[in-house]
Amino acid sequence: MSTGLLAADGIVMRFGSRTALRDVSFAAEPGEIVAIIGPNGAGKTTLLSILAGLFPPSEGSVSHGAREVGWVPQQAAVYRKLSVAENLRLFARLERVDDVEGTVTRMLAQTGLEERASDELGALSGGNQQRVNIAVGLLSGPPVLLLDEPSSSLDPRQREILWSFVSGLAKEDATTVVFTTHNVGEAERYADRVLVLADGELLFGGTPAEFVDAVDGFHDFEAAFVRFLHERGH
Ligand SMILES: Nc1ncnc2c1ncn2[C@@H]1O[C@H](COP(=O)(O)OP(=O)(O)OP(=O)(O)O)[C@@H](O)[C@H]1O
Repeated sequence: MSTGLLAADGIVMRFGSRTALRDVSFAAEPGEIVAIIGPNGAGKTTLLSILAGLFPPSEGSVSHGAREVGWVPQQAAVYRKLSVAENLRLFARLERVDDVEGTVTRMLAQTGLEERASDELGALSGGNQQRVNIAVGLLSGPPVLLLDEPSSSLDPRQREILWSFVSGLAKEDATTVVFTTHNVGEAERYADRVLVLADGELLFGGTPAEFVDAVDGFHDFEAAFVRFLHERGH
């Protein structure tokens, strides 16, 4: 199996006459958590979708095949009327994992949802539902996990729980995690590296501290982010 080392090289994406990504390259180490931030329409979801192998880029390449990444879309495909375990079992079969029951048991333990296994998914809190969505993304044991705005519908406490779970995956299993967010504070707090995209262009890639250093006179990450984009005409 390949490692969590993830690389994108010279990604260009065109939709008709519109260019959604312009020559985007970056690499992430195993176990690194990477946040993609940027204004609406920047190309965040498009980049994540290409990393997930949902469609090929117009130009450029990514290091992983679709079967080596776990994908957690904004609108998860789970079934609210099925139980937690039934959802996991269904997706494990669809993913054709070798040992369905063993995998379901392992995912319930990993997500801390053993006691909720028989509960209808729709009865769970937003945070726990999001854990199930992530568990589905992790069923095949991928070295890379991609999350599209994973916390957008969660309250602050549920967010904390989600991020402690995701951080654990990165630290303990060396899973490389890439997520998009509009919550730049979350990027600062939980990401080892941030990628700033605007109008399809990668304007910055580095640690949150390096980002703040790159914007003169701003020590607050969110203020630096707004200033950084403003200076570049976004
Ligand atoms: N399937 C598509 N067909 C045509 N244009 C598309 C398609 N998908 C995305 N685009 C365009 O590509 C650009 C980038 O869109 P994308 O959804 O990746 O941005 P985003 O940064 O995720 O935005 P948001 O923060 O609003 O979710 C936008 O101009 C969008 O309209």
